[in-house]
Amino acid sequence: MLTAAICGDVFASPPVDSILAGIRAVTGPMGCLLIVKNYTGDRLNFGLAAEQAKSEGYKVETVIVGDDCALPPPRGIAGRRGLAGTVLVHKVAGAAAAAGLSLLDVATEAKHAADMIGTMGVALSVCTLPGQVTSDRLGPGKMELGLGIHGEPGAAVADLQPVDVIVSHVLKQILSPETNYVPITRGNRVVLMVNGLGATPMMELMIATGKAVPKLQLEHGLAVDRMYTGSFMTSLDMAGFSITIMKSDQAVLQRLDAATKAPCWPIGADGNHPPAKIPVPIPPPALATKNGETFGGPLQLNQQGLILEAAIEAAAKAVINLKDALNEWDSKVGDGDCGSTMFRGATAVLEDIKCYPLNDAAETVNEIGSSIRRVMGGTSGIIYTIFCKAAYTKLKSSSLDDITPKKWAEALEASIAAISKYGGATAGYRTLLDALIPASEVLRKRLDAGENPTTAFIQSSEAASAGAEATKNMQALAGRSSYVFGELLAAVPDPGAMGAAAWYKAAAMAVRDKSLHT
Ligand SMILES: Nc1ncnc2c1ncn2[C@@H]1O[C@H](COP(=O)(O)OP(=O)(O)OP(=O)(O)O)[C@@H](O)[C@H]1O
Repeated sequence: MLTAAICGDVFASPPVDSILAGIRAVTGPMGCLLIVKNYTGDRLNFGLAAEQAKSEGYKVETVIVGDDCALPPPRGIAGRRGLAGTVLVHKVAGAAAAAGLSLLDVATEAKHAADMIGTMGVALSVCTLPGQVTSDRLGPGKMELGLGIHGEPGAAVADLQPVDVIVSHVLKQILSPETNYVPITRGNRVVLMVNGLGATPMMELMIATGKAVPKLQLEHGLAVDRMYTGSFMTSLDMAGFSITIMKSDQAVLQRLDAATKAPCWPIGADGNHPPAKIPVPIPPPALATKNGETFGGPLQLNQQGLILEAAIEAAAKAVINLKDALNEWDSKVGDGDCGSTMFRGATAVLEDIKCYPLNDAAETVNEIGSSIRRVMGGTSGIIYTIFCKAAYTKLKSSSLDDITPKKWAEALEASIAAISKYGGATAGYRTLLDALIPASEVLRKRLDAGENPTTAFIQSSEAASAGAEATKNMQALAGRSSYVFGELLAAVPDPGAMGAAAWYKAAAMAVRDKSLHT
């Protein structure tokens, strides 16, 4: 890649003497190629240094890079700014030089590479100049689109958007046929670089890359030959990223794949790569399939199916409504994500319910387990998956089409037993079992006493709520809370127990209301 980099003061172009010192230090008989990002100060200082060096007998060529695609075609003489795409020009030129090409040929390759590159950045924060107070130019919940790397304001300020939307916008802007900044059209091959601006973790950059690749393939019809993710050209501690697209061909790929010792060039960027293809979009798959057939749910719900549907919907909505409270409690006694985890499960259940075979309670419970297992994750995800599997097995053992209230009570007992068996917790451990166990005990007792099943369900839901509240006074013996000191747990309920009590109660109320009206 580069033999030397000439640094100026922060965000200022280096003075002529520094550049000259650099040229004198590294230039051999083959000469020296200066790769300069297009900023007026840099052009002038590097230009003068190049003239001075030539007059001293050095062979010097210069390539200016202006890859910015955020701004409309410039009105004046300043031209487009140089951004992270310059790193790809460094790589191409460095490999060409290492391959022994003449200075003129290296310069020609570098210039050609620069013409094939477009970049646009998005900033979520303003960077901090050393020794200065960070500007509050960017208000909360805002992002800057099309920034430069020297802290200058972006082309536009917008409300924060999901990464999907941002990546789509940036790609469209770079590949816009109106500005025609890069000569890339459908069917072309490209290289993608997602560049961190200084404060964005690798994981988040990878998310942006993960969004960009399929969009390039499916929406823009491009084959993505290489992708580079990392912090290649930063802007101090700025949060955000830029995306660079470069038109690629075999010659460019050969330069990009050539080995380099530059420490930040990604390991694994060289080596054998199978040729990239442009995938063809396929229609989205049917929601759920069973034995190869699409499962659309029954056309006509019977009485039990209607009640089951109402109970599931109410339970899922109760969990969704409790998301923030669950996260709040979990942030005090755990890692703060219990509400989000439960929310994911409940949202999937609500989405999938139209495909559940609601007239078959056992199969429906099994399908709920599948929805949960697919999306929820976390401790509560696996616990509810076990819950549904055990309940399904118990319900399935019934020979009757209609499941009796007693069978439901047995299914709940089986679920509790399975959770205890695999998770090791039981009553008093400060877990969701402290809601479910009292509920199950009351349900069994009331049914055995001949109580109306709906009333028994409601009474058991009150026991679930009381049990969940009582976790406020319990020491944690299971889960993440067991790492938290006793006094921090006091007065905060176990989020899992509160979540369980909430869906259980909502289901009971829905069963009561639906039974009254059908
Ligand atoms: N062994 C267990 N048995 C039954 N329930 C448990 C057990 N351990 C934890 N829980 C329940 O799980 C809830 C936390 O669920 P959550 O999905 O937030 O998991 P977590 O502990 O944050 O771990 P992670 O997010 O890493 O999976 C607790 O509030 C508790 O009710």
